[in-house]
Amino acid sequence: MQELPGIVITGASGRMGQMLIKTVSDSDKVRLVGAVEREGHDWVGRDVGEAMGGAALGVTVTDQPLEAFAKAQAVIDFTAPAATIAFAKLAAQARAVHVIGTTGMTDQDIAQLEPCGRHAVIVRAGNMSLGVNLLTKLTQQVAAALDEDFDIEIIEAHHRHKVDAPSGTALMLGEAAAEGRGVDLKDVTDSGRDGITGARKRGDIGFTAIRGGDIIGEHDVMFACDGEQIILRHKATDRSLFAKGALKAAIWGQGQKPGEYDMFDVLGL
Ligand SMILES: NC(=O)C1=CN([C@@H]2O[C@H](COP(=O)(O)OP(=O)(O)OC[C@H]3O[C@@H](n4cnc5c(N)ncnc54)[C@H](OP(=O)(O)O)[C@@H]3O)[C@@H](O)[C@H]2O)C=CC1
Ligand SMILES: O=C(O)C1=N[C@H](C(=O)O)C[C@H](O)C1
Repeated sequence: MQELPGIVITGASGRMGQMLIKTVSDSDKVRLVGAVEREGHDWVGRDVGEAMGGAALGVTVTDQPLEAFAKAQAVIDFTAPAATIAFAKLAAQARAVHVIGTTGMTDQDIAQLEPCGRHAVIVRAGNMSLGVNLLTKLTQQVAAALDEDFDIEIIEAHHRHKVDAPSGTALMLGEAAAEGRGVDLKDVTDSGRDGITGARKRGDIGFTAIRGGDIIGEHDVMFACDGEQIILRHKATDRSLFAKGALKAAIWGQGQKPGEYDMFDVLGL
């Protein structure tokens, strides 16, 4: 009988790291084979289940990612841009599927993934949920159907710990809206309004970020014209939906050709 794909989780102690450890260890389609934390982290050397305050899972947290990746078929990585770039090189070396949920990556960061994608499968998305990926497709369609009489505004809300803005999801939605309109998002982005900003420029795509409490992730795409507004909305109420999407991507990636993919590929959207 063939062994189930082995999965390593990076950033194991993080909000998403812990959710991923739980989702992977509860699954009957994959095996948890590794948990990575940075050097000096107090979880290193401990059983990851016990470090999370539960039963032992038989996996010791390590600060040696390459050793862990070499034993795995996939790495699920929701950490920080610098860590993700380093992990991408190691996952490519180990020929493991690299599922990247990390947001806040610059164009230069993303360019560094390209050589890694020549050796291994990378699946990267600012949001791994089915709902948001569907919303992204709908955003593109609505933007394509409406003209610039409709101002597009993207409003996102997240918990107080989030470090990047606009969120990865907001940027995905903005890219989709720009694509629907046939423009480059970089030419029409309007974010961080403050002070005497001047009137809104026709055709711009605006971004607003709210940060507070324990909000998991909420995104509105508003199309506003004189006399009416259309609002497309997604609300995440449980982080497990991101973890389930990431797990689906890790399984989907097995047997795919090396390259860079996204959740549209995984979900067939
Ligand atoms: N695509 C999607 O569907 C989703 C994406 N995200 C994204 O995932 C990322 C993580 O979010 P969240 O879990 O809330 O953040 P947390 O801050 O809770 O977790 C991040 C984890 O990564 C670890 N980490 C950071 N740098 C390194 C490193 N160099 N080596 C090893 N570990 C490292 C942190 O360790 P330490 O504490 O020591 O710094 C921490 O354990 C964010 O970019 C977020 O936007 C979140 C949800 C869904
Ligand atoms: O940091 C988070 O929490 C989230 N980040 C992702 C993003 O930047 O869009 C996805 C989700 O909204 C939660």
